[in-house]
Formats: sequence, C-alpha cells, structure tokens
Amino acid sequence: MRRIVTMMLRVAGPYRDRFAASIRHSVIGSLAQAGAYASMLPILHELSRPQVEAAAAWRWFAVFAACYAVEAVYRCREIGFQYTEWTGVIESIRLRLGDRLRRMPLRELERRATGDLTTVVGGNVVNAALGVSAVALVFLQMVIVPVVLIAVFLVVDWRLGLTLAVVTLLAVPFVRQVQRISGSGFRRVDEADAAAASRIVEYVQGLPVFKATGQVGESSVRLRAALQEQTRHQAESQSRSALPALYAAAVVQLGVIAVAAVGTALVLGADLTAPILVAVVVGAVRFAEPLATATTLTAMFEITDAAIERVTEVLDVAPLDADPDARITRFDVAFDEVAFGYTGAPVLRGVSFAVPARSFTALVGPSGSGKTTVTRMLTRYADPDAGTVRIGGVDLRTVDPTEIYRHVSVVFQDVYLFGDTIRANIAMARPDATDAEVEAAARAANVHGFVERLPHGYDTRVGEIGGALSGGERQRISIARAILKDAPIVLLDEPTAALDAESEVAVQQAIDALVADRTVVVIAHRLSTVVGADQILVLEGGRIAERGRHAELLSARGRYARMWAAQTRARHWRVEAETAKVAGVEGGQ
Ligand SMILES: Nc1ncnc2c1ncn2[C@@H]1O[C@H](COP(=O)(O)OP(=O)(O)OP(=O)(O)O)[C@@H](O)[C@H]1O
Repeated sequence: MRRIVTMMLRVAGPYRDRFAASIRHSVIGSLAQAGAYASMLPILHELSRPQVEAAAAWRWFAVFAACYAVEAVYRCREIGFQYTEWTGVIESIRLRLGDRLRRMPLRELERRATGDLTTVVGGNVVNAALGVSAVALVFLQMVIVPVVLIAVFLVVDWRLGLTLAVVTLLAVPFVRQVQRISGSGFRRVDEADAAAASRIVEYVQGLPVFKATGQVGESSVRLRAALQEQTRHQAESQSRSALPALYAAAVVQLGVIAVAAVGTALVLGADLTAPILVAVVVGAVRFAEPLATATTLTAMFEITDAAIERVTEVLDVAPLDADPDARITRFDVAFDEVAFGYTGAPVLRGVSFAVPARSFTALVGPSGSGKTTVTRMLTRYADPDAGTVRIGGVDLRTVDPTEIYRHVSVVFQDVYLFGDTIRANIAMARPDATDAEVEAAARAANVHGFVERLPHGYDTRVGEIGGALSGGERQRISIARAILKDAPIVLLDEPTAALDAESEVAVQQAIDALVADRTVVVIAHRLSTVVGADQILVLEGGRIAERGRHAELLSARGRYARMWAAQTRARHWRVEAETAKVAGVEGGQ
C-alpha cells in the first residue's frame, strides 16, 4: 500500500501536493464519518435510559452534527480533486512521458515496440491517473471506516468488537487472493494489450507491403491471434478472481449475521439495550457493504498498480549522461578505435578515421558491414563500448544529443512526412523560418516545381495527396528540411539508389545543394557518386578494410577495385539491355 502511494505521488508530478492533500482530506473525511456513527451510540444510550438526560443527549448530538459537517467539507475537497484535477493529471503524465521519450537514448527507443509505447502513453496513463485521483482514496476509506468501527464495537462490548474483528480477519485471505490473482492477471492483460497494439500498428503500417506481397491473409492471422490472446487473458483474469471474490463477500455477509446474533444474545442477557443493538446492526451492514465491494476495488487497484508500474518504467529510463555546458564549436569528426555492438557481438571493431571540416567522406562496403552504425554513433544513438567519437575535438559522451542535433543534419532513405502541410514539413527543421526561407530551401532542393503544381501549393496537406508523392519527391522534401536547417555537418544515406533516372538527377542536384561547403559523411551504395570524395572508407565486417581516394583505391586493386569493376559491369549490362530493347522496338516498327 505504502509502495503504491509512493509511486502515485511520484506519478502525480506537479499535482503531488494536491494529491497528498486529497489523501489527507480522505483520511479526515473517513475519520469524521466513523466519528459521526460512533457518536450515535451514546445518543441512543442516553435516549433509552429511564431518566433521559436531555443536555447530555444534545451534547452528543452536537458531536454527531460536527462530525458530519467535517465529513461533508472534507469529502467535497477530496471529490473536488477527483473532478477538477483528473484531466490535469493525465496531461501532466503525458507531457512528462513525451519529455522522457524525447530525451530517451535512440537505442532504448528503438528497443521498445511502437504498440508498447502507445499503450503506455494511452491507456496506462489514464489508468494511472484513475488511481491517483480516485482508487487510492476509496481504498483508504474502506480501510479506515472498518478499523474505527471495530474500535467502537470494542468500546460498546468487547464481544461485539471481537466478532467483527474475527469476521474481518476471515475475509482478508480471500481479498488477498483476489488481489494476487487479479494482480498477475492484469499484468498479463496489460502485456497482451501492448502486444495487440503493436500488431495493429504493424498491420496498418504494413498493409501496402502485405498487399503487394500477397500476405494480407497471413498478417491478419497474426493480428487475429494477438487479439484472441488479449481476449483470452481478459476473460481468464476475470473468471479466476470471481470465486474468491464471492467467498470474500459471503464471509462478510455471514459476519453481519454473527454480529446480530452476538448482539441479540447480549440484549437477552441484559448486557446491551435494544436501540444499541439496532445501531450495531446498522453499523455492521454499513461496514459489510464496502467490504463486499472491496474485492472489485482491489481489482481496480491492481489495474492502477500495473499501469503505474509501466508508466514509471518509462519515466525511469535515464537519459544519456552529458555535461550541460559541453558545446560543439568546430565541425571536424574523428573516430578513435571505436568498438560497438548492439547485443554483445561487436558490429564495429577498432574503427579509426578523421573527417576534416568541410570535407566529403564516403562509407562503402557490403550490406551489414556497419556503415549505418558508424553514422548512428555520430548522433549518439548509443555510446561506444570502447574508443571515442569526437566532433570538433569534443568527446560525444559528454554532449547532450540535442546539442549534437543542432549541428548535424541527417537524411535517411526512409522519409517520414507528418500529416501537416508541405510548408510545415519543411519548416520542422527550423520552426522560426520565414516563408521566404522555406521557399528558398525548397527551390534549392528541387521541391518548388512540383509543389507549385499541388492544389494549395505549400499549404497542401500531405494527407490530402496521400501516396501521390513519389519516392524522389519525398526525398527532396527531406533534403529541403536539411538545407533549411543549415547544419554544418551532414549525414546522408545515399537516397538515389532506388530512384528512376529522372528523379535521380533531381535528387542528386538537391544533394549537391545540401552538401556544398559542409562536413559530409555519405553512405554510398553506388560508387559512381563517390568518385570525387576526399576520402573513401571501405568497411568490411565492422573494420575499415581500405581507405583513400578513388584513384588510389583503384590502383591498390583490392576490395574497392573489385566492387568498382562489378558495378561498372552491371552498368554496362544495363546500358546494353536498354540499347537492345530500343533496337527491338525500332526493328519491330
Ligand atoms: N538495431 C539493431 N539491433 C541489433 N543489430 C543491429 C541493429 N542495427 C543493425 N544491426 C546489425 O549490425 C550490423 C551492421 O548493420 P548496419 O546497418 O550498420 O550495416 P550497413 O553496412 O549499414 O548495412 P546496409 O548497407 O544493408 O544498410 C548488421 O549485422 C545488422 O544486422
């Protein structure tokens, strides 16, 4: 209980003090409620005496009224928190999660499935807030009222108090069992929810690919399996806790009968008056009601507990260490004996190279040789296992990723466009940019021409045109972003490989505009684009196998020369095939 309240106080964030106050109000309200009930007994006692002492009865009535007034005031304050702060608590948790996700190491972010995070930020936050604003308070009330009632019964007659205490103790194991079963059940339900959410995201995002590859049936089988698993866990969790919940309720109801029986025996033995017996039975029934529903609330409490755990797990992911004052002021890049592995097995091994400011370095090598990983280390995707990555002489281990991203533009092969206007999509690199600056960047990236042909020009929403943007156009929008950002270092995963000849020329012109006069590291898939590079690094199995300029590497007759020869042959075949096709068409005419 204390653990959960502590976690709730943490999750409540800026609402912490108000939450703590509402718990205090709940405790005071519950004590006052119990006090009001307890003060009824002396009133009845006075009224049932042969010689009624009116003054004493009124005194107790004053106590009774005061207790009720206090309860009303504090319940209002407690309920006020639930009604007015509920949405605020949700907003505050989501904002803090957003901030954490923004500062979360990219590697950690990538490790978590999208559906998992969607469940945390969506449903888990609501359930956590539910706990913060309501469940804990109701639970407190359910604990305080019975305890006070047992104490009052003990004062009236120890046998009544003992009966109530025994009944409570008998019900406890069943309540605990419900708590345990529903606790583990809800965790499984939560995991199944997250898995189903991931499958839904995967299904929707992958639909075009599934359709193209004729896999729609198989992917929907996977989705259906995840949804069935979710339903199974939900049904299981409810049915397994139903029986102990019924037992707990039955024990409590039997308890009321037991109290009434002991009370009747006491009245018959002249140890208790009939009006007090009535009050005791009313009290026992009042006590039984919340305890019988306690099991349901216990289950709700477990949902809250599981949700809070998942939310705090994300809030607890530590951002990468950094010196807040570390600044990058020069834009040369250096790798010094860098080793790195994603899951233990090394992907980069002793990689060392230097990229002078405003020079052009190309990374080439077979698929899986570590090219992308090298560029990731430059944006502090993760820290190296050994060795050092420096920009402008500063060890990136000390630099906040936000500071790195201020100076580095990254252009990936996969371009993500937000459901906003073309203008907003370009300007996201620099939200304060003027329309003229956005347009200038768009012109430089060869975007202006096709944007002018769109129905609302730069104000056309990406959603309106849907898939109408070609791969090359999307690429050029992402290059326009980078041009607008105007960062001195550019990391480029060569995007022209998959484009047709016309798009390729347009994108290549955009790239030329982007890389001019900057420190550039390019992952090159086609060697023809790196002939003019200041330095070519040939990666193989996570090591630099060769390095030099194009001509030097050709004359070395090593790995690069073989790759060059293979690509040149392939180009010739393509040209010959094209020529044969054209000749065939002409011959047929
Ligand atoms: N997030 C990841 N988790 C685990 N392993 C990874 C991850 N990303 C890459 N790898 C592995 O690291 C190795 C190097 O991958 P990397 O993407 O750097 O190669 P690459 O040379 O860029 O390949 P390609 O040209 O195909 O993009 C590969 O074996 C890859 O499977």
